[in-house]
Amino acid sequence: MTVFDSGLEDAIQAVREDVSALHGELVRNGLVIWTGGNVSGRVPGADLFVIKPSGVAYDDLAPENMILCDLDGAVIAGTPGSERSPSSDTAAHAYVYRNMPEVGGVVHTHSDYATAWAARGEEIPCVITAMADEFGGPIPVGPFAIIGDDSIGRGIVETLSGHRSRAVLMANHGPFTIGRDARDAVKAAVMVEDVARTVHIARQGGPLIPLAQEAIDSLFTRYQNVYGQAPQGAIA
Ligand SMILES: O=C(CO)[C@@H](O)[C@H](O)COP(=O)(O)O
Repeated sequence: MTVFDSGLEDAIQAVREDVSALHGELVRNGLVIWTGGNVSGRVPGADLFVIKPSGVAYDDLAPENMILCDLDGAVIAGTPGSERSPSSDTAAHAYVYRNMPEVGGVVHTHSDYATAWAARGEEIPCVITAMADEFGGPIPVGPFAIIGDDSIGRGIVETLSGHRSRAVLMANHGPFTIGRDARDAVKAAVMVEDVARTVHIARQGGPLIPLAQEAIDSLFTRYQNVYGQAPQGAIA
């Protein structure tokens, strides 16, 4: 059995509990079906992250079967859950953690409307205040990338580096989101589906009215720095 010092063991356990519970939010918010989708969270202060096992029913996910990995995506042998294969997107999440140190959480879903935009390879234009608040502009499209190695991670990092958006629509695949921690990335996954649905519906009724860049900037700055109880500013 691999044992870390007690401070690190506590930090790993906290992330296991968090990541396990947050998978339930994907189900509650209708963002996934069957075993699709995944959430991971970085262990603060260590080159480690926690991710779900591949292809396991959401009802069976628990803190002790979350899988601890290093930032190359290798499973840490002798830790709880390490006997199972990690998520198919482990290398992608690892690539993001290695290359975006400000990111503490990564989420992937196949939520309906966001995936429909991804299937068209079409960015979601910024036409509602909620989108300016949360994403600071359009939701960009990333390249088509094969599943299983770090290709998806490279596409996420290339697309989101220097971009305000915490969501990318990977072409012909679906949304990937990043956040300060796993919960923040889950929030972005919920929000990207919400705006994807609203903007899709709006377009059925007629032409979209773009928001002026000045308005987008002002809305984004206010939401990131003033809204809520403890605003922390934009992550990028
Ligand atoms: O689309 C993909 C792979 O990118 C995933 O969402 C799978 O649908 C779920 O994979 P696991 O995380 O269970 O391996």
